[in-house]
Amino acid sequence: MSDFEIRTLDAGEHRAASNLFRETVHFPPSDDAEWVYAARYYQPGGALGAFDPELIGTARSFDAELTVPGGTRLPMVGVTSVGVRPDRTRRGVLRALMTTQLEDFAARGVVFANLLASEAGIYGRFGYGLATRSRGYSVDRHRARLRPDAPVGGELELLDLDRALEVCPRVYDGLEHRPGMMTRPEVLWRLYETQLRRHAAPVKAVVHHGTGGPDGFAIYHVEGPMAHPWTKTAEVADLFAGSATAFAGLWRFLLGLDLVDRVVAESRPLDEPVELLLADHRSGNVDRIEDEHWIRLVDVPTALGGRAYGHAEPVVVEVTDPLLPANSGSYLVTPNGAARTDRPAGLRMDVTTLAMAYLGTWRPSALAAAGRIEVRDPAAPAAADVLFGTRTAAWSGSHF
Ligand SMILES: CC(=O)SCCNC(=O)CCNC(=O)[C@H](O)C(C)(C)COP(=O)(O)OP(=O)(O)OC[C@H]1O[C@@H](n2cnc3c(N)ncnc32)[C@H](O)[C@@H]1OP(=O)(O)O
Repeated sequence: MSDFEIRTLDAGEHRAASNLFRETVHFPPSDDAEWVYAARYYQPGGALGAFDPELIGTARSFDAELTVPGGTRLPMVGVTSVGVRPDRTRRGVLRALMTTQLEDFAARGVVFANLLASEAGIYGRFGYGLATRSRGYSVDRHRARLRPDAPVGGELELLDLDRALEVCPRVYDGLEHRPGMMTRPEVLWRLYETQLRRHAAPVKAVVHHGTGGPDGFAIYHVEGPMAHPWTKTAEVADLFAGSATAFAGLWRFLLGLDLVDRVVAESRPLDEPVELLLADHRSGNVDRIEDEHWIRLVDVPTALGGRAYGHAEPVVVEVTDPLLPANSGSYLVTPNGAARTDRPAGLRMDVTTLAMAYLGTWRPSALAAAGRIEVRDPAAPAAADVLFGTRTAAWSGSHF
């Protein structure tokens, strides 16, 4: 390791850290107008810097809660804005930042760390496993018609961006969260505000009001020329629905926007049934399937003990975690919960692989077939598939 020091940044250093991170991902620095919003995206005390003595690397985190299978919300941190100056890479700066973060998270009682990875090869070595996936979906608006039996009801209200930033966070907080969804702290909404204000086209929100009050919203903007041939695309930045009526109502609204050819919704849940609403399901298309959140089980006993499980024979899972060795050991996973055990293991895996199975995204039998889980008991993979399986696909929908 070279000579450098890692320490927490004070607020006066956040802009330099932001500029450094943006340089590492080949973005220009924020201008003064954008920094007014972007500065508020830094949680006080949540940014680290590496110095040699200049600032050469940075990583940031903010506090939130993650919904696990069964609906419990447990403490998590979102890890973001990780970058090392291009002339100081591959000398251990990221490793030092990651290690410092993880030790701090463990000491603070954080259960999960989540991130979105710029490259798939970076974070597995630090115990982060790909735990949610998403799909990009688009609909040809001219061809699309909702089926006559698509749910109808409620009222829609159109908001401009300022009002949306007041209303949508409250609606989001009131919705039931599927596994993988996180609470959205103020700092995260500030990030979205920064991103949404960059669009030249007006950003709008439509809120669905059901019988019990607001139960869904979509935030969107329409991009395309203001002249012939008016080829315009509605890009959906956010869409959450707490009922079938809200879901159908929001899509009915989007597909009814005049002068729009395509409605594009990126990073949607894999099991979101948009095509089932359409009379001709080929008017919609899955454009891509992508990585979404990588999660790190910082506190394995609390994470395993905090989620619900399916009904199958119990399985003993042995976990190895070289970076946070307190997590290493065997856990008895049953339909009623999970706890440490000294019984012999049926499955052995590292903490990265456990993260991939934890929210139900990857079946243990598939991970075993790929060589990522060592099988000691031949009956264990099938039982673990049921224990770790979830009714809905894990998905976050919150990106940072
Ligand atoms: C959550 C987010 O913010 S995602 C954004 C991440 N940032 C970027 O992609 C910006 C551009 N890249 C960078 O800034 C840097 O190259 C980083 C942050 C990815 C890596 O920083 P470095 O200081 O070079 O990493 P460091 O030297 O500590 O390497 C640690 C390990 O990761 C490996 N590694 C580093 N970068 C990569 C990579 N891009 N792909 C695969 N492996 C990598 C190293 O080989 C090393 O492996 P080892 O432990 O087996 O020896």
